[in-house]
Amino acid sequence: MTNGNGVGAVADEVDVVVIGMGPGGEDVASRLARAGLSVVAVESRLVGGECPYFACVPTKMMVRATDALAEARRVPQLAGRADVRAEWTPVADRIRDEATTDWDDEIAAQRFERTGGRLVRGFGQITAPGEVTVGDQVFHARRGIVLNPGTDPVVPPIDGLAGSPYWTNRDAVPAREAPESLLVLGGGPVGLELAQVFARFGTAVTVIEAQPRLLAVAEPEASELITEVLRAEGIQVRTGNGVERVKHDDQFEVQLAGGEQLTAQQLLVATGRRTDLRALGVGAVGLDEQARTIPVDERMRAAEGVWAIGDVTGRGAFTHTSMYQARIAAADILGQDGETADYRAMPSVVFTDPEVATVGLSEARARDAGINVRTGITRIQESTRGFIHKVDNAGIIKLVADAERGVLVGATVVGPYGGEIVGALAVAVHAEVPVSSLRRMIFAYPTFHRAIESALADLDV
Ligand SMILES: Cc1cc2nc3c(=O)[nH]c(=O)nc-3n(C[C@H](O)[C@H](O)[C@H](O)COP(=O)(O)OP(=O)(O)OC[C@H]3O[C@@H](n4cnc5c(N)ncnc54)[C@H](O)[C@@H]3O)c2cc1C
Ligand SMILES: NC(=O)c1ccc[n+]([C@@H]2O[C@H](COP(=O)([O-])OP(=O)(O)OC[C@H]3O[C@@H](n4cnc5c(N)ncnc54)[C@H](O)[C@@H]3O)[C@@H](O)[C@H]2O)c1
Repeated sequence: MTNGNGVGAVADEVDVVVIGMGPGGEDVASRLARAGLSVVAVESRLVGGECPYFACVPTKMMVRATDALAEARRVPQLAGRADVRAEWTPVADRIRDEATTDWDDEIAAQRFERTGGRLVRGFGQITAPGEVTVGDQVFHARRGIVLNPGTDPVVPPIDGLAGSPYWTNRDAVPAREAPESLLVLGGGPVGLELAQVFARFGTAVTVIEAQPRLLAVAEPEASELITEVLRAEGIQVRTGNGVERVKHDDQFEVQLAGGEQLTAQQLLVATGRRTDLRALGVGAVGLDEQARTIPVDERMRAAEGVWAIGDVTGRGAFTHTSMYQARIAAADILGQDGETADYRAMPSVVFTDPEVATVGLSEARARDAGINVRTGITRIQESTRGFIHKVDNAGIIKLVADAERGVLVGATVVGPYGGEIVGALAVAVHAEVPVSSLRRMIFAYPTFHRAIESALADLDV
């Protein structure tokens, strides 16, 4: 038998091949295997994907450590004295031992294999409709192929950057020491979370963002607030600035477009993510290899016999998106009359301190969608709980409503526990709870989420 690459090999007949074992890939492969299908899951790096080894879990362990430091440093303003000396080693040890078991995926691999699925290590490529090739092995998928390839860090084509020993998240997470100084290229979620983490461990940090503001897709009020907080902590911020040139001898030298020169021991590239669709072979099933994402319908179907889930679908590069889509794709493959995707109440949390949490549409995106928009905003520090909290109580709650339908279509919470507070608003957006009904709710006193009541009062709906 010859596969689409012209390589002679005997093909294995299976029901489903899953390419990429990120959070969604592992979930869909396990669901299908448990349902009795013969499933081959192909993984070229680590079973579990980016999230447990280089992203969500270890970076939130870093954040947990920095939150402890930050709270201890607030003691003098609230409760006496605390002598705090930050040490990176416990954080690095915890990430190595507890989060990643030294970047070993054996536990995850066994967890999957216990479902009855077969794990194949290597890089999977679609070589013909219904056919996946991994090295010299060929698989024919009777029911379909699921793509969950995730993303790799984008390294911009800046003169001098390629070949220099820059970091991406995959280098920052395993770091055994916090650098003395760090230039962070990109003021998105990756850049800001790691900028604040290292700054709180004593690293001199500068964030360079090409767009006019940090977290460029967030509400402008949220960008402004987080920029103020980071600056107050001593983090340098340069916005609206491209990088012309990078040089590395014993340290990094970065030349900004405006002429400013910055130096640091280390440089972190956090300028977005991409997937190499050509290497994945999507052209073999009629998909655009040059595209940034794989468009899918509401059941995650990308082409005849092909489903795609996770970051590659471009519907929110979050673990919760990947796992949500996995459930829907699995039901569709199993022929169950399952749910269809509904992203109206997609939440996200940037785990800076204060957290920047959002659900649904921003004001700008709601206007672009032609919605008759009303907004309401309140400041957390003006709430009773903000007053009690006193130190580092900066925050906002901003609501975006559809005036015609009288419901919220989006919300942003910046503040302590912002990611938890936004949960209440996610329910409101998801269930389309009328604003009039939200106004009749009882909000516990004196919680942070009680400030939602003030934001509702500011809303002209
Ligand atoms: C620093 C950082 C922090 C983050 N923090 C959060 C957070 O707090 N919360 C959150 O929700 N999200 C967070 N994210 C995003 C989150 O990591 C991703 O959305 C999540 O991992 C889901 O990705 P995925 O399922 O698309 O695939 P991934 O997790 O990227 O996994 C894809 C897998 O496919 C494999 N693969 C790719 N191509 C092939 C191939 N051809 N053959 C075989 N295997 C292949 C890869 O090796 C990889 O293991 C963070 C991201 C970063 C970078
Ligand atoms: N807590 C979370 O949920 C979390 C945390 C981290 C990452 N993520 C996910 O991972 C994805 C990737 O995050 P990210 O921060 O790498 O990407 P991003 O695309 O969100 O942000 C990258 C930023 O870099 C800027 N940039 C691009 N090129 C630049 C250049 N040459 N110089 C200066 N700035 C430049 C962009 O303008 C942008 O603001 C996000 O979309 C997010 O969904 C989620």
